[in-house]
Amino acid sequence: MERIISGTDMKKVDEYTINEVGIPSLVLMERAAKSVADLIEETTDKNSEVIAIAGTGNNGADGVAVCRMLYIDGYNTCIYIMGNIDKATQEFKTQIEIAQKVGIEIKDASRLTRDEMDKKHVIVDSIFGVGLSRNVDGDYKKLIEAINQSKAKVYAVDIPSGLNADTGKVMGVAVKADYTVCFGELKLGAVLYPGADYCGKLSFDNIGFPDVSYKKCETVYKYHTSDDLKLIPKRPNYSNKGTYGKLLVIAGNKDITGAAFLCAKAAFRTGAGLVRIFTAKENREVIQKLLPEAMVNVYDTDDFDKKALDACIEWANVIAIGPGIGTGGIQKNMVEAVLESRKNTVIDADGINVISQNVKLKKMLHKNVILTPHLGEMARFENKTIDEIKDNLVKSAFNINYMYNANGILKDARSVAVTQDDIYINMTGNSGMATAGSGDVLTGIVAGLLAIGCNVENATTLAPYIHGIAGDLVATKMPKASIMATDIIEEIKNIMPQ
Ligand SMILES: NC(=O)C1=CN([C@@H]2O[C@H](COP(=O)(O)OP(=O)(O)OC[C@H]3O[C@@H](n4cnc5c(N)ncnc54)[C@H](O)[C@@H]3O)[C@@H](O)[C@H]2O)[C@@H](O)CC1
Ligand SMILES: Nc1ncnc2c1ncn2[C@@H]1O[C@H](COP(=O)(O)OP(=O)(O)O)[C@@H](O)[C@H]1O
Ligand SMILES: [K+]
Repeated sequence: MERIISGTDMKKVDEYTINEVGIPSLVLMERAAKSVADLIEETTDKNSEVIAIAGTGNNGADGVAVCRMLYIDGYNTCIYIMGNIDKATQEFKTQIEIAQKVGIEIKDASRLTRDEMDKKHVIVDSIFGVGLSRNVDGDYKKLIEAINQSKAKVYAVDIPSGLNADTGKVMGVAVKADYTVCFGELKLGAVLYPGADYCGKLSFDNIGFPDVSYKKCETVYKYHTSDDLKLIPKRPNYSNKGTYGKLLVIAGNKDITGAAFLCAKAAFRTGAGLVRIFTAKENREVIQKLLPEAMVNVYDTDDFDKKALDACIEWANVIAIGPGIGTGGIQKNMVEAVLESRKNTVIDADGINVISQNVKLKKMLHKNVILTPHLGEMARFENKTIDEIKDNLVKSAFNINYMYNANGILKDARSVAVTQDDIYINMTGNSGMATAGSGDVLTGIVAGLLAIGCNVENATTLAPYIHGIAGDLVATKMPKASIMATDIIEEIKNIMPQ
């Protein structure tokens, strides 16, 4: 697990470290600059001409220090200052004095032309960091546009200039970097879209902030790394299929067959011991052919037998409900019966749509429920527009827990998983996963994790991580355009622990 911090919180970490812990600002800066200088040395040859384009805040001070380090190591460097040096931070003035004494040429960035930039190989973007406080316009805007048109390789210091470090929004215009090194932790604004698209290869360097400095943060976001796969429960030798859960998948209706199959198969590949599918009678034959491992119970849409459903719910210890079920009266009764059971439950797609239309069902949500809406479903659930959800991705996901005491995975290019303890941002996956049925596979993974004994919190945060790695593994074998949901399922077996 690693942390992700908003720009606003990172400023608090900075302040606490400098003022309370007592690590001097220039010491942190030296390490920050060193990590960018090292990256440039690793990824360019020594004949490269490097320029730092520096604002007059501490981000600019970092950039000046990067240039000085490269100069000392034999690079041909030059510093271009953007802004009024009289209003510069003390650290910036200090870094400029040092650079001057070392012998580096210092120029005015407002005169820097595209032609001149093209002659350079590397641009160190240090115009704005987490201190960006308003939209970028005027000469700053022109400068950033010129950087984006130039042929030079761009290294962003802390965050590409112009990105909102809290939200990932582009504040008018933003630098398109080839590399970004965040200081402390990954910045939320570098991880969320559209910001993520501006960062190029993204990395972070702690630069010496102690853990104690993070206690002032309002929210510490997290993301999973491969180490966290150890949270998946081990399979004891002395076990049988009952040990790995009795999963009831309520999916599909008389017009939709695939959803139940995809969800159930993904759950099997994740390790579920027993899977029973409850679906419309029209689906029985095809599901039995596609997935003979699953048990199948069916209902008649025109003559719904609630007792059969109740028996299935009684049998199960984990339930996944929603993919392709439809949103009529029968479906409302199904969701209600499932919620009444208070068992570990994943609710997706139409299951969420049914709840969105029904205040009583919303009130029945509980702490063992994991909702997995995509943006459209979340918009209906919160009675907002998709744009409103997109603009407040993290907050919308957070509301699933805050308002309804449930867990949630708000699915997007960066899915946000929320439990009562944590907010995880998923860093795996790719655009090839934007394909029909991909969400049904995720539902199956969540349910499978619950079935094998993951607690609700770990299932909520690990499922999008595993789903994304599966998608990334598929992408190593075929173009993203060709990826189908069934391909994603087949990679789950390459991720699960032996
Ligand atoms: N000692 C520290 O405090 C450390 C700071 N660090 C660096 O410092 C950065 C933060 O420094 P600052 O807080 O000085 O802020 P920045 O350097 O990010 O930017 C602030 C400056 O930009 C101006 N500004 C903001 N929005 C503008 C706009 N739209 N148009 C024109 N000017 C605008 C402000 O008036 C101010 O002069 C971090 O991102 C990081 O790179 C790191 O070196 C780590 C240690
Ligand atoms: N650009 C992307 N990058 C990473 N993951 C993506 C991207 N687009 C979609 N996904 C993932 O694919 C899944 C799509 O789910 P969903 O929209 O419910 O599909 P469906 O309803 O067709 O099953 C989600 O888990 C989402 O996070
Ligand atoms: K920057």
